Amino acid sequence: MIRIHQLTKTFARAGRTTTVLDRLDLVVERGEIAAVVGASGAGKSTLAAAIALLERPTSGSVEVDGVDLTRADETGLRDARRRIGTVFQTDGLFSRRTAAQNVALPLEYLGVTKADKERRVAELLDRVGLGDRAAAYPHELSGGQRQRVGIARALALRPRVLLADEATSGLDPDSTTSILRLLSTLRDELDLSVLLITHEMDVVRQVADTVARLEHGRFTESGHVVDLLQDPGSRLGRDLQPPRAAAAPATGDTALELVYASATVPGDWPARLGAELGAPVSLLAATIEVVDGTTIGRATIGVPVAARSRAQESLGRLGLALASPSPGTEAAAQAAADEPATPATTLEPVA
Ligand SMILES: Nc1ncnc2c1ncn2[C@@H]1O[C@H](COP(=O)(O)OP(=O)(O)OP(=O)(O)O)[C@@H](O)[C@H]1O
Repeated sequence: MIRIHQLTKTFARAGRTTTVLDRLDLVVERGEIAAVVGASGAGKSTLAAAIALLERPTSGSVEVDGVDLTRADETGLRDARRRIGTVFQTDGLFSRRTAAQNVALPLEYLGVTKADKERRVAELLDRVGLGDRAAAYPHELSGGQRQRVGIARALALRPRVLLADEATSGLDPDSTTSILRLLSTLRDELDLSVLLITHEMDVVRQVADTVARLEHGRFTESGHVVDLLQDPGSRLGRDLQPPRAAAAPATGDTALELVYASATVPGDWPARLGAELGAPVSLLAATIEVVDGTTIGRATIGVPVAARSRAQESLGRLGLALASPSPGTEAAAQAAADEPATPATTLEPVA
């Protein structure tokens, strides 16, 4: 388990102190994949560096299985670092070393015997699916394969925590999916705590159990990914969804943005909603997918303006809820145009 407690990092520049990480608290349980998301400049790299003990925090602690790594002195730092395996965006492999030699590097620092080293390297490369590429040099491997070598190297010293900082940025979608599957398998097999630092919301939906949003050095929203996706009032839940442009509602219709607020939304809900309202319901946009075994969805529908006030109750019965429309979407513009006295963002979610 990794526990970050009141982690703070300030930088002094030109006589001014800037607080980049501001009293952050985060717990990643064993066997959990947690993600930290944030816009550029939010402090993600600084957080990764503080957790990987590459930067000393100004205050606060980073504990792995109850041991505060930030209290290690210079000599204890190498031992402390062993508890956290790190994978960064740039794979950081040595170009003149083969995959096997790269994975062996941390073991060489540790001075393990040649036989033990060879056995462990073979086992690690097998684990990441590269048992047959041990002799390949980095330039002979794809980006995804190089990241796999990086992951194998990160696991060499049997860390309890794996920190992946933008580890899939720059990879194509297939390689990203396969790296995420690998991380998920490693989490299961090795009971690791995995912390993903990323700006890719797809990555979070695909693999993370929990997510926290870092903004200006503070965590502003956090929770279980599925809970956030089902929460019609959650800004992070909305941002985790793929962006989609809705078709314009027909004349006389109003656009409503809906969230699957429960796991039991019937597949034929548009027809059922239409029957309940006694009015046609047109689907203007929808994304429906399964996240962690739960069907998650967001949709924009068009209903006659006269049916709008009746819709909320029917939606609730179907396990759906009205969401705050994303600013700038056609749905938002339409909703604002329909009801100028009631800003769309104040729509009450159905309990
Ligand atoms: N060594 C430093 N000295 C002064 N300021 C720094 C230092 N390192 C980072 N910062 C500042 O801290 C803030 C957060 O930077 P950081 O690189 O952690 O953000 P980020 O979320 O990783 O952004 P990106 O996604 O663009 O990499 C920025 O305003 C940056 O200028």
